[in-house]
Amino acid sequence: MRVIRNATLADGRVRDVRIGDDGHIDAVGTDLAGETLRDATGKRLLPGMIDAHVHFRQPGYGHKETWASGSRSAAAGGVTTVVDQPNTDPPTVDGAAFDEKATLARDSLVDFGINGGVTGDWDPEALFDRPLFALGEVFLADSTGDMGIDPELFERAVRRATEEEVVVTVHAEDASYFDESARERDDPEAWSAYRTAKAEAVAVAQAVEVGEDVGASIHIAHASTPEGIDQANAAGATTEVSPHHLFLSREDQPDLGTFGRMNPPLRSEERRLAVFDRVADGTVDIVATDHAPHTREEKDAGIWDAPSGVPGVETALPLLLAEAERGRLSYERVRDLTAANVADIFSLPRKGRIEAGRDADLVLVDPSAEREIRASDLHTNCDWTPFEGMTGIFPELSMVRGSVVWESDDPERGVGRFFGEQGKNVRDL
Ligand SMILES: NC(=O)N[C@@H](CC(=O)O)C(=O)O
Ligand SMILES: [Zn+2]
Ligand SMILES: [Zn+2]
Repeated sequence: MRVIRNATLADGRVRDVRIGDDGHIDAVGTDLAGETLRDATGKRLLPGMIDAHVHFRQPGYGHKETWASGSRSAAAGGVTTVVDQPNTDPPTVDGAAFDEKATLARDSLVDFGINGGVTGDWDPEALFDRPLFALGEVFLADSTGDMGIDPELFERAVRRATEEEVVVTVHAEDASYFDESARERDDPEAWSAYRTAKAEAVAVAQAVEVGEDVGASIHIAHASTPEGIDQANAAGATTEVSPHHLFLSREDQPDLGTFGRMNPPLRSEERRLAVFDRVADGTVDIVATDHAPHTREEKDAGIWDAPSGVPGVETALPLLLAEAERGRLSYERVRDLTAANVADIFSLPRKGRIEAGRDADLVLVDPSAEREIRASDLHTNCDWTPFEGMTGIFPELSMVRGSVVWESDDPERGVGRFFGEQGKNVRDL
């Protein structure tokens, strides 16, 4: 059995981690017998990030991203499990669409979950007959793919999912609270002025009220305001924040233009700081990337015409680790936000922690190897990033169920190699 020696875990303990031939963590201890895979002295070892919110764009939009390219980007960013959203073409709202996506997901280098979706033509019988990860994002307003549904269908879907004991993840914006007067503007902040913070707060309140009535597990996707987070938290719903709402604000819009357009939109610097505080103090449950690639050509349009969404799967953990190195987040908080809490919320008992018996989904980082984020170094098909020029701590090595899937030979440039078996559907493990 192979041993990663002398690694510093998220809680500061220095331990050997022995990996069983079956891909599980065999033991965490000191002076463990076994063949040394890595001497990890001075390095941090974390559970692989479980990214509960990605758009890998297949079927239907393979020109933006594919399961192969998106999952390589994930592996190089320390993400060892991804969860794909239903706004593909066809949308993942029936059995055939799920099966089509499950076939395409065989290209994934990392483990994955496939969410079911809801539209007027959804087929819950067939959908809940598949190994769904969760139901969602259920769109309370249109976003990419125009899958917005009305409150009556939302309640029916929440009831159905709850019968199946499936978590419902919600895209919480209420279009009746968008500021239509912003349509006269065409400056970069027009999109943030249009999709108001109030629209999020109202939609969160609606979603968690249905959740409480039904006794559902409601998870608020990409929460972007302190108001929305606090409302969800007060109602016992779980919350997710995306890196762009943690590290970017309306103040970056003049530089980003449409490359900073996403739903929900960037918020004020004041709200960004308030959201960051809630991530740091544990009010927010998880960080997920909402990796939503669009091509440069598609984004080269006016603020009202460009598609919404930004990539993030490869840069999320590096950005968070740089904050931990600066002491603004604890390493334990990063572990909980990106792995342990995700495993708890979505019932993944084999993943999310470095403990004997769990999958050996591991990420090894050298805390001193912080470097600049450059789109040219990233492995997604999306050839731009809104985080260009910021800095992050990228993984030296990522492992999925004991198989090394990524090794960075050159930490400076992120040049490395991908290996390993294909990822598996976590609901089939
Ligand atoms: N977030 C976005 O702005 N876009 C996402 C869809 C979504 O998460 O709403 C996409 O798939 O492009
Ligand atoms: Zn969304
Ligand atoms: Zn999304």
